[in-house]
Amino acid sequence: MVRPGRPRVRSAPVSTENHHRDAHSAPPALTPPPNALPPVRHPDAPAPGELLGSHYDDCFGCGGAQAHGLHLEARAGDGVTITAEFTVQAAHQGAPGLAHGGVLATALDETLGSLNWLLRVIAVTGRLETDFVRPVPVGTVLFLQAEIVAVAGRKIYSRAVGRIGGPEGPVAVRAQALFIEVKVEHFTDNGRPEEIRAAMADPDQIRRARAFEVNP
Ligand SMILES: CCCCCCCC(=O)SCCNC(=O)CCNC(=O)[C@H](O)C(C)(C)COP(=O)(O)OP(=O)(O)OC[C@H]1O[C@@H](n2cnc3c(N)ncnc32)[C@H](O)[C@@H]1OP(=O)(O)O
Repeated sequence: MVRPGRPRVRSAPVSTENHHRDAHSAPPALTPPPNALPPVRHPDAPAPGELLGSHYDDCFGCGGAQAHGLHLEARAGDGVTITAEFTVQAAHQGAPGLAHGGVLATALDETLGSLNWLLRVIAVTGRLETDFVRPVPVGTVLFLQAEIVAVAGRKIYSRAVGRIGGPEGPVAVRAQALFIEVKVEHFTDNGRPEEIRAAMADPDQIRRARAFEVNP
């Protein structure tokens, strides 16, 4: 039945331009400029294989205090790379029994964000482009791998994939991102005062610094 007063919309032809992009080509905003440099691992970065641990207990991506958070565990890799694991819980569903795409994008964002700790640079996500390649059922472990591709001034170019069925399994999601270096004032000037005050009052110096991902 057609409801009265409800216009019937015909869909316009959709450009297929992006559909055939291969995994390693990036759209213009995510392509490092010619003056970009390879990333440099900070000498005090966690050793390859070391768990990074949560940077902030209330972080939805990695914090232990978020009951329905992702509790993502990231580990430093060689060079400027990270591996991470996240188990999809019932609270993360979009369709019955399947992970919500936004939650998967969050897992990619968190993993990519962790990379900046290896540079010891504070940075926030400016742009995140995600390809959803395969559905991810509840109960699945998503095995993530991320790397920084290049750095140009404050701009950090990175990419990540998430595999299912094992660390070498088929790719379910992938992303390309641009993180922008910021000063700690980005958080202290913009965050809600209650949480900023609580984070700044933490007597543990390392935890206080890592809440804002600042060099301790
Ligand atoms: C372990 C930690 C895990 C954490 C994982 C989670 C990470 C996150 O989700 S962070 C939260 C989400 N992100 C945010 O809230 C950021 C909100 N955005 C902002 O605050 C600002 O737009 C910000 C800081 C990104 C950029 O603003 P500003 O500092 O004024 O920089 P601006 O001068 O506009 O841009 C700097 C450069 O980046 C480029 N740029 C900025 N945003 C974008 C974008 N979205 N796309 C492409 N390029 C961009 C600009 O073109 C500019 O390039 P150039 O230097 O070549 O001219």
